[in-house]
Amino acid sequence: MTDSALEIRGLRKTFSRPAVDNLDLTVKAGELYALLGPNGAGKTTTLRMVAGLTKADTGSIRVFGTDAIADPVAAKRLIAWLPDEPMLYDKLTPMEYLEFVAGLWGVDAKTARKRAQELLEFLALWPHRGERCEGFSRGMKQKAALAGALIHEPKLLMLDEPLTGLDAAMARQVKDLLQQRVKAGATVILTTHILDVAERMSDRIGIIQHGKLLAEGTLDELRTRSGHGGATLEDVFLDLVGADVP
Ligand SMILES: Nc1ncnc2c1ncn2[C@@H]1O[C@H](COP(=O)(O)OP(=O)(O)OP(=O)(O)O)[C@@H](O)[C@H]1O
Repeated sequence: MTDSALEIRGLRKTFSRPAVDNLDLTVKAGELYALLGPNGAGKTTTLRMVAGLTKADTGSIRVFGTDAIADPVAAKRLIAWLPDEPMLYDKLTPMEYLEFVAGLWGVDAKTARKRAQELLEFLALWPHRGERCEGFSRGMKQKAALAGALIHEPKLLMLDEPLTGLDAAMARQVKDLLQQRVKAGATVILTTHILDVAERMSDRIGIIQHGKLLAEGTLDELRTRSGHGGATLEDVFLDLVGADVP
């Protein structure tokens, strides 16, 4: 048994220069972890390696104890990955899309329909269940893609900037859904540049810069570390990453 949802050790990925540089990161099971960092810090590359979409140069990745590099298929069954610009099959309705994705994961049709209805209701897409996604707004497409990522009930949800571009009502629906999943026992890792979101939603925060973990902990721990007693996360973040802020 392991109480870690994700354990990354010595992870490296170099493109023309190092994007992820000997990164160690542990996310506990059942927590909502916000991964922060300036543009180009290596957040997306890290999560793409966990999701098996980018090959690591060296290092190890364990998802609930499963070696994600040696056995990516087993790890992927435990993971949902929602990129910042998710792909949808536009010609399908959200209901058809969710049933299709559920089928890929081997979820039986009855369970798939039930889960699809719950997700679409939660995200206020149920009235649009019979409309093709091609006519959806960007935010509606993002929510449909999120529902698709959750249909196989993954234990670890990784979301790249899931709230960017959403209006207040849609952002609230997505935040509520993520918090509901955490309450139900899932683990959530999200990247965001919206520091208020990280401050309000996350159990712990990791700040990466130049592919390395710069600081990690609860907001209070980060405040202590940066020497700012009553500071906001923005103060702490700006202090830690210094001039590298976009
Ligand atoms: N496929 C790729 N080919 C070449 N370089 C890449 C590739 N993917 C990422 N990089 C580079 O790796 C570094 C880390 O990028 P990454 O997208 O992981 O950062 P990020 O922290 O997610 O940034 P942002 O907040 O802007 O999304 C950047 O310098 C980026 O240009």
